[in-house]
Amino acid sequence: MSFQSEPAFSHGSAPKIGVLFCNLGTPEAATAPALRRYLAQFLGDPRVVEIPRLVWLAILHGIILRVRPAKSAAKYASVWTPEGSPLKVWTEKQAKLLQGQLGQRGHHLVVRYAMRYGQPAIAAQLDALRAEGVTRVLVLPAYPQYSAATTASVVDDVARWALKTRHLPELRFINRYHDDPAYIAALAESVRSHWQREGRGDKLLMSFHGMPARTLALGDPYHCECLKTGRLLAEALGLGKEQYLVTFQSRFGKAKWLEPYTEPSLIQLARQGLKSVDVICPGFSADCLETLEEIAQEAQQAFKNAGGQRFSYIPCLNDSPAGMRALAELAERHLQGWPSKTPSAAAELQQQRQRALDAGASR
Ligand SMILES: C=CC1=C(C)c2cc3[nH]c(cc4nc(cc5[nH]c(cc1n2)c(C)c5CCC(=O)O)C(CCC(=O)O)=C4C)c(C)c3C=C
Ligand SMILES: [Fe+2]
Ligand SMILES: [Fe+2]
Repeated sequence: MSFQSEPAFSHGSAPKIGVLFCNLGTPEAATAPALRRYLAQFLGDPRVVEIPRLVWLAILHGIILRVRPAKSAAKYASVWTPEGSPLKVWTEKQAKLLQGQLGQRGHHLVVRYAMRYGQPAIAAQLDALRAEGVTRVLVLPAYPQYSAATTASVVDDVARWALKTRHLPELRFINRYHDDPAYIAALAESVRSHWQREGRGDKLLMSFHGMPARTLALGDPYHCECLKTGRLLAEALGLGKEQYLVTFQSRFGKAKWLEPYTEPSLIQLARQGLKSVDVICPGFSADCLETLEEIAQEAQQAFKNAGGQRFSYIPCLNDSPAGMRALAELAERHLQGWPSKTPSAAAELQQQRQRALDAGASR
């Protein structure tokens, strides 16, 4: 046995920090085989479908994975870009911009992105960070609202990697930022600038991804956090109760999901005489199948078929400066106590603080 070679990361120098930005994941191609692989992993996660394991695996492999991949592939094809799936394109871009934003704030760290399902996998990115000498990792899920199906599943995956790893980095997890002032301000700014460009509808519909209704009874905070985001966004925009509505989309399976459902609500509103609606999906940090196809295409069509005249979809925060600022501020807050500022930036900060103190003292 030799003790000569350097271990995977050094022990002597200052701890190197990594930020792992984790999103849901998306198929590699808009084809039935790619969808089958993706859906098998996603829907096989016990955090996502919480029914007895053997029963569910029989239904999943016996029925769903025979029918759904082709249907979903056709939907993905309608939003696919030359660079690939929108979710992947945005997530990759967001990680690059986050690296830039944190760098500008003087932080010396590495930002990588990972997907809970598909590629690049969380374990592979954690290995890559370790290989780069990272000894402290901040896990930042792309989900503002906590749910067991999304946020906790990211934690599960990191924990699975940790079980197989000898020399662990220090780990921190961000659980939620549904009421973070910078996130709410970014959403409000996005709505206001959309209104300025496209005109303003008679109602603002805020559509969040759904969950089975029983997860609320089981104690999942997701529903409450969506409602709070909705209320705070409405307050920031000065909207009264009649001027906005929070709904839940993407129902999957026959069970009751969180209500009110997005598309039936739009149909009902159109039948009641609503002509013009703006729709935003505040729970998605990036546009993806669920926003571009299900909302901007399908729900729009349903609203218009029911008598609605104008349906204006407000894009997700994506790479917007305000959205990226919110993520950078969030990361920065959770990095406290992990010195990541370069010496010059730290000195500059110290000088700024001193100047502020001096200014205060001379007043
Ligand atoms: C933002 C939060 C999300 C929650 C909560 C969530 C729960 C959840 N989803 C399914 C089933 C499907 N979701 C699918 C796509 C999808 N879901 C989210 C986010 C949440 N899901 C995103 C961002 C996406 C889009 C991915 C992309 O590639 O663009 C799909 C796949 C598409 C399809 O075949 O319809 C399924 C299936 C369940 C069962 C669930 C339960 C809690
Ligand atoms: Fe989903
Ligand atoms: Fe959907």
